[in-house]
Amino acid sequence: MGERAVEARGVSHAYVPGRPTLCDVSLDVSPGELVAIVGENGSGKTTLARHLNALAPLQEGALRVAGIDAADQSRVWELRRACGMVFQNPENQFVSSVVGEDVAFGPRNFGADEKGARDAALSALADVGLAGFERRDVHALSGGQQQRVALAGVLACSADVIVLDEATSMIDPRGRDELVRAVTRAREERGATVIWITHDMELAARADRVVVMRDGEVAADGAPEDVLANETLLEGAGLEPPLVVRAWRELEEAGVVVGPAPVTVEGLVSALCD
Ligand SMILES: Nc1ncnc2c1ncn2[C@@H]1O[C@H](COP(=O)(O)OP(=O)(O)OP(=O)(O)O)[C@@H](O)[C@H]1O
Repeated sequence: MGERAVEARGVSHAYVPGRPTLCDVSLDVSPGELVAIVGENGSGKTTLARHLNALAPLQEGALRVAGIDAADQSRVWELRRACGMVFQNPENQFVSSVVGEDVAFGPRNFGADEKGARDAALSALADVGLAGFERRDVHALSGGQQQRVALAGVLACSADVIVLDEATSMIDPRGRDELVRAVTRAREERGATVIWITHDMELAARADRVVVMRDGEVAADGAPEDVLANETLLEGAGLEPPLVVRAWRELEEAGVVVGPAPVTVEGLVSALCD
């Protein structure tokens, strides 16, 4: 994919006329990038995500995802294959109550034969740490396991762009690590682009870029070290900096450290030890 994975220009949207939920959003994401989108409740993150695979119709502006014009009705299914979503409540996403069937649905729907769809499903389930779960009832799984099944469904379709919307909200630390690993593998092995909508600032700190949404607008878009160490910006958007930044400020006040705040534990260790 030579062109940008996501190219949004002046996207605006209102569920209720006169009450905009997205205002003039412009965003570029390069193939293979991991972009975290943060913002307080109601800032428009999910609405933006829903535009990326045409779940929300484009009202104003221009949007291309994986080279496909999101306004082109004739390419909606192509777009949904290219851009897969994992939502906060994946239960609503499942088409079959049997895990393996659900994960195989996408590839089968997009033209794979029985064996191809089954192999893709088994491989994707292994990728998310759910090997052996293919006969399980999806509704009998925990919320975190369900999110991983939903991710497997996206991986099985070889989506170019993976959008996770609060997908770690119901996951325990081990499940979260498995999700992060599966997403990392998809990036490394297939060059997948990942857009991760999250309230987890520690997760955002590990992204290539962080986009801050505020009242439907992009309030900031930059490297994690620039965005997440800017307390004024974050406070204005109703957010708190990562714990590492808060710890750094305390150390700064105590005269122990000077210089720009690191945003990850690894950054903190190297700032203290190097
Ligand atoms: N289907 C809908 N009809 C009307 N208003 C909606 C609808 N969906 C969302 N909204 C409103 O649009 C605004 C943005 O919502 P959105 O879900 O995009 O925010 P968000 O940043 O994802 O929030 P959260 O962090 O709570 O998931 C909110 O004010 C919300 O109430």
